[in-house]
Amino acid sequence: MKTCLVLSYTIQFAHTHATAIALLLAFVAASAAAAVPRRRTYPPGPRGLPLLGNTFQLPSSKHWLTYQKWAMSHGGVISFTSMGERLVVLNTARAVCDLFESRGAIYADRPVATMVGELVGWNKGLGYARLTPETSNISSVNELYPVHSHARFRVLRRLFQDVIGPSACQLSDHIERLERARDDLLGRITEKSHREPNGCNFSESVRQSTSAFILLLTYGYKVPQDSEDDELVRIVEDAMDGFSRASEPDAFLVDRWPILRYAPPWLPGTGFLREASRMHSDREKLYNVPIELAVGKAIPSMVSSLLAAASAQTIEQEEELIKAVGASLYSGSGFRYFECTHRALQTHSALMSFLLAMLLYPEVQTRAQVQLDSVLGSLEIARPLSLQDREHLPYVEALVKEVWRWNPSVPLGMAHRVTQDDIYDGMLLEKGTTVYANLWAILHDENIFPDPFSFSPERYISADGKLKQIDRMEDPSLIAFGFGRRICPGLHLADGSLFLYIASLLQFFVVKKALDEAGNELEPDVDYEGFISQPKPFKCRLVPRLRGVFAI
Ligand code: HEM
Repeated sequence: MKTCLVLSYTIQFAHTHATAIALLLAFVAASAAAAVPRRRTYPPGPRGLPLLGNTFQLPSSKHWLTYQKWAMSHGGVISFTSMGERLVVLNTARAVCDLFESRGAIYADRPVATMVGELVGWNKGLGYARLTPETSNISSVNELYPVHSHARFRVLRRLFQDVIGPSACQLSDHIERLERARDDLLGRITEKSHREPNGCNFSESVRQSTSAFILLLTYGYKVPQDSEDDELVRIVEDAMDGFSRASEPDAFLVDRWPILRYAPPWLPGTGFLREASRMHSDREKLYNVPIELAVGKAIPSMVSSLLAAASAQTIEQEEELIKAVGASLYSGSGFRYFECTHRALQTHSALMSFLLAMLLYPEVQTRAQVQLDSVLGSLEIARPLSLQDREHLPYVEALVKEVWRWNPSVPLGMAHRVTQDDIYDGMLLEKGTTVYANLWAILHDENIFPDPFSFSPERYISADGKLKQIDRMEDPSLIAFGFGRRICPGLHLADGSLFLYIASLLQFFVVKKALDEAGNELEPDVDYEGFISQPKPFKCRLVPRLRGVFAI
């Protein structure tokens, strides 16, 4: 309408007939162009098959390597289709910052996860929390927090911030718990080394220790020696088993065709409904039972401090949220006390990568130990390390950054969902599209990290031995935890604990290759597996640097 008015106005005032005709033709051409639906310019990607798209070009594991290869031919932002669904992968720090950080609101949602989120009920917690538009003005804790609401998401993030945000991680209670967890790890490792002096796989000791720490942190609960029969460990294990199994990509058809959730249970092929109901009740148990254990406990915990801060009028609503935060701490950190085939743990994976790196780069280990001894004293008179020493140990700090970079535990982050059509560099990211940040590709970008496959803490150290000033897009101890509004809320906890574990292990042990029966050193297998990427099982020795001293 507006265009027509402008046109008639222009014709009236055109000086010549010819000009009017030219303008008319231009208008007709422009209208015709507008009438033809414009081709949508999705981000580029590999050419797929008609109807099937790229489904059969996708690898069965280590997807991040394939995405990085495609990005080399098509550019940093790529798209492709899998089983009819369009996916977008961001392979550069610039693109992830531009979208997840600068346009955060559009990228803060998670895709629907029918099995794990809707049926098993993990969407009550943080990781799978959806963000549909707010329907009511929920602004105070006097209101209920429906599962699908911005308000619930915001409150959960705030509670996480209260218990494991940067300030909470500086508190003496928190540091004490971390140091206790460190001592527990060193104790388990010492014991295992005594039993198998020629070398062993330390994965179990690391897994149990890091998981026991999460129980201590959340409920103030100390795992007893005989953990096999422990009721709480069992409850958490069962719930986490369901969580891991239900979140496996493509394990359940209902994730592909959500309509199946309404199928009658007698229909063949609907066994997943029974599975979902069992997992649901395991999750409910995890929500309800441990909170009762934490109440009135002498050891302060995350749950007890949140309960103490809740006001009497709102305790019912807040208790529900506190249960969700407790359970999300497990799912987020990946609690697994017993052997698990479904899923690895992030901190566990980072520690195993560290041990592997020390086997392959002994000179890095020696340099870190020289710095530790110079700050803490030589071993005969050394004191145990504390987190306050961190700022005096730039090389160890750089080593931790390199562990985050070399084998990031969550190489593709978690899926984000676009909440409205968005144009980026002329490319359309359509509402509803699932977007991943390829953190692995960013951390192996040779323009930022030259020679990216070498393990080299030196890349963060300046000529005077201090840490270089680096910005957010070059800092693996930030990049490895994702970007934007869904950035990992466990970042400060994970980074602090990894520092303490690594520095303390180096203070008291030398990591050496395992020996065969003839006393020859065995080369470790250097490979990774899993969506939470961890090194394939390998053996090593942790040899005390001075007899007796490591028993702190
Ligand atoms: C090695 C350690 C860890 C790494 C590398 C890691 C990494 C990540 C990444 C990449 C994400 C996805 C961010 C995104 O969507 O863009 C994430 C989410 C999350 N992480 Fe971690 N994480 C670690 C440890 C932890 C710990 C110790 C906790 C809790 C105690 C935790 C709790 C969570 C939660 C709750 C989310 C979901 C946040 C949300 O959806 O808003 N993580 N983490």
